[in-house]
Amino acid sequence: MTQILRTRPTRDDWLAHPPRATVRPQLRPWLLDPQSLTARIRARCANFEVQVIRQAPMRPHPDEAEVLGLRATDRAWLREVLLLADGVPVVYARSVLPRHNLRGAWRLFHGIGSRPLGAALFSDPRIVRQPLRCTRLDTRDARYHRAMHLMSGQLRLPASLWARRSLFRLRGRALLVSEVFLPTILNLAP
Ligand SMILES: C=C(O[C@@H]1C=C(C(=O)O)C=C[C@H]1O)C(=O)O
Repeated sequence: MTQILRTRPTRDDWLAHPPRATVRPQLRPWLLDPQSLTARIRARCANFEVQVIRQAPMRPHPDEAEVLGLRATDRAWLREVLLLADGVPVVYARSVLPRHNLRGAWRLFHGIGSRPLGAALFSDPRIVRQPLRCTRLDTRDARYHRAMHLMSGQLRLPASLWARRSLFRLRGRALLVSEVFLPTILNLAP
């Protein structure tokens, strides 16, 4: 019998609060801080960089499509980046924008280049961040494998990585930003 692997995580695996038992105390502030992650990292290193891995129309992961109200076959604009603190990758981030939202002020998404998306998101008072959710990604999730691929030869990853995500809304149009914390984030002050 073909075992159908459940796509991990589903919407209900993204938690409002990281469980105390399984999240290292030093990681909790990173998972919970509702302010800009860019600003938080910048305050803890001398040189912050955004390394753009990919920015292209792609089919989102099923749980991303679900939270964006997209059909499984819909394509959206995907931006994948690594956030580097003093040259060391500390976060793998994915931002997904439904193509029909790529109008009006979300046009910023197109031309942002290697400038941090967060700088634009947190400077526009019209953009509202919805509550953060977090989950633990493991080998059952493609995003874990993507992070492993991006870090291959640079960094050995643990069996699971904590990630957080939230929607940013502008005039009702949503952008989904997900941030996967690499173990190197713990080298920065909490
Ligand atoms: C949402 C933010 O933007 C950060 C920068 C990103 C980018 O440049 O693509 C993506 C995710 C974030 O970690 C933030 O700074 O909080």
